[in-house]
Amino acid sequence: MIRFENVTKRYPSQSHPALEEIDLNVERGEFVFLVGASGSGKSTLVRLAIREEIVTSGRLLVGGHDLRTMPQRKVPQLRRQVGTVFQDFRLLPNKTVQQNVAYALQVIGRPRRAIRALVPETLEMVGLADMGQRMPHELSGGEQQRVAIARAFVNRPPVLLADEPTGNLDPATSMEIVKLLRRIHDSGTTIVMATHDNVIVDQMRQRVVELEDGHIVRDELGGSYVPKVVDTRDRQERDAERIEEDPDRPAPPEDRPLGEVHALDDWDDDAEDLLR
Ligand SMILES: Nc1ncnc2c1ncn2[C@@H]1O[C@H](COP(=O)(O)OP(=O)(O)OP(=O)(O)O)[C@@H](O)[C@H]1O
Repeated sequence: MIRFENVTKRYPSQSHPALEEIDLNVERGEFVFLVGASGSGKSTLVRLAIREEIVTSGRLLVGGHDLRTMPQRKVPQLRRQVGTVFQDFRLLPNKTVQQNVAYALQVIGRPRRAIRALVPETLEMVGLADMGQRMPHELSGGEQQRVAIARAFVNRPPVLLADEPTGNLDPATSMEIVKLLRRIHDSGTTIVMATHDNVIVDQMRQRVVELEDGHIVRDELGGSYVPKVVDTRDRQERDAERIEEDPDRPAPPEDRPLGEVHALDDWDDDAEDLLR
């Protein structure tokens, strides 16, 4: 569905590439979280996939179409297939909820009859059936994001890309938004979501692709926000290394379970004090 083959993206003003030699294949029907520190390249990856930016080298295929060679006149067709949701909602402020959602269909020339059916159906799906006549400024952040999701999904695109869709929302509202995305995913839509929200990633247990300085450093099915460190060495070996690193550091009183995050590094001196 989305395939990056050895893709590098270099912005003209930057000495380092924003993405370098990326190989990534997102299959139809997957739900993928993109995680990584600020500046690691998540938004760039999303922007490349909707041809807001063009790859510098390598090949990027979306729905079988090569975005590097795609003529500009074909880009609107691509964007019909790929719905997008952003952190800042991007609603049209002078249009009602209903008009915002309908507009997405009008610009692609859908007939009025289809618009009249799809808009209320989609607003109902996102839980805003009663709010069609409101203006965006009369809605909470979570409601605005629901409108943005309705607008992105009203055309039933096979792919939805969400770039930090919960970045401006409180934790409870964020979880509601992700539940909504999961319902959309359950209907067969492929979803790629860039996020900094560790709680959401840890709860959802989907594929996690982690970027660091423009490289993929982790691609894990059923992953969590931070990688699990599976330490296969025995206790003696681990202690020997720790003592070598810092001979004055006291040994931990008990063994630590394998698979714990930062299993070797999270020993802290305050905890030691408490145990005395
Ligand atoms: N339009 C641009 N022109 C020049 N450099 C850019 C542009 N957009 C992003 N960059 C640079 O590319 C790198 C990757 O940025 P990107 O926005 O993709 O990261 P990100 O992981 O999405 O960050 P955040 O989590 O803060 O949104 C950064 O070094 C950034 O400064």
